[in-house]
Amino acid sequence: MARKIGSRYTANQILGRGSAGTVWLGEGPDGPVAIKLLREDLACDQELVGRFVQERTALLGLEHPNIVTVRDLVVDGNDLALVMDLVRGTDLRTRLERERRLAPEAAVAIVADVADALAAAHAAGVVHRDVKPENVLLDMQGPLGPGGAHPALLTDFGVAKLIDSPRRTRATKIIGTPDYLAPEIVEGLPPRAAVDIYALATVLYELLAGFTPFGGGHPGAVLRRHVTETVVPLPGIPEELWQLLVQCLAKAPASRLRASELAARLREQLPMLAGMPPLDVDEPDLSEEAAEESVPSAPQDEPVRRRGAVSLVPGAKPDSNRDTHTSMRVPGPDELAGGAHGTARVPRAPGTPRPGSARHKAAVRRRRVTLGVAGVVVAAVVAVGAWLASSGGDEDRPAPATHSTSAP
Ligand SMILES: Nc1ncnc2c1ncn2[C@@H]1O[C@H](COP(=O)(O)OP(=O)(O)OP(=O)(O)O)[C@@H](O)[C@H]1O
Repeated sequence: MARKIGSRYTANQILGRGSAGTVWLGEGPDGPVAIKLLREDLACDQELVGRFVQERTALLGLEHPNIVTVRDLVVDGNDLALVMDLVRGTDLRTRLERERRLAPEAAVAIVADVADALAAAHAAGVVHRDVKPENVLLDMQGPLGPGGAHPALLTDFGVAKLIDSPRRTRATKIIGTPDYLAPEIVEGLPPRAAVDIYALATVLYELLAGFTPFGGGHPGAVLRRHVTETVVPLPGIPEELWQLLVQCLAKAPASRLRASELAARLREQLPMLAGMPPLDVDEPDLSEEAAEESVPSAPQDEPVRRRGAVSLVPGAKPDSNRDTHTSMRVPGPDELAGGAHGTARVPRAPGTPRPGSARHKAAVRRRRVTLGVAGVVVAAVVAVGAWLASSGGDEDRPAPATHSTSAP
């Protein structure tokens, strides 16, 4: 099972898989490492290998306690690998799937760590471009912070940029994960630091709510919502925290906070969030129309998925079962203008069942029975009224129509 990577590293055991490759637990001259071995078709791409080498200095230069440091880049035959610090723990997606929603204190502490990581990267001129829970690792061996949160480290720096070569994506294509894409990317502008802030605010919303503000349904619909819809408030969220989220989810990149300011403002709020339970927000209604809605020219062969995503690179099949990236055409202005009705998901009131669920079907059946009984009562009242009117002898008044409303 073990395999040599270059002359200095051995990959021993698979830790996980993503759309760009497989991450291995490995051994290097200085001890254990994580080795991200890029997919063979990427490794065979000469242009990508060139960029890989070009990006070397920027990638290797990023050192910060909240960044998973890239120690080495290996180009060896058909192998293209990033050698990283090994983080013993889990990723934030796994934690979120397990807990569904995080207590605000823990969520804010984790996001503040990631904001610190972004502040360091942005200061070095590096934009991450793919901030999402999958790329935040929680170091279970690190000290416990506010809300019992372990230190959070941002990983996968530069990978989106490496793969986003002009030939692979062309000027009109978008690379990224639909739920976290800033509106200016959807509109075809070059990604600057503010796209990371938007993505991180989306992650914070997701940690608090259990769902992203504009996700759900076809990737085309998700992209359009980023541009046209406003974020729906979360019930019970402290006002100051909400204002921070709204500011960082602003459509105009210049209105968003910078990473260092975001980290500081989040940390200021930690004391007042101490002990607060997770927000009581239920999964939002996602009508079938919204789920089926699509930007008209989006690729027809892409299936509609709960978390809109296709592979990072056209033709690639991620071997992880998580949906991650999309690569699709930048929608035109007409498509972005969208229909008359918004599709942003409104959080359901706590206790309201999700459409299609067993609870929802039972509620529909109960409503039908209630309506049926009500229909019979209405019919009886109308009939009695008609009888009274006709027997009342008022000759000038037309006899009331006697129709009954029956339940469906
Ligand atoms: N430095 C690391 N130390 C320990 N585990 C890691 C490290 N980097 C990645 N992993 C684990 O390897 C798995 C795959 O990571 P990878 O970055 O390839 O995929 P991803 O981010 O989930 O998806 P994608 O590449 O499609 O964005 C993840 O589950 C992650 O927890």
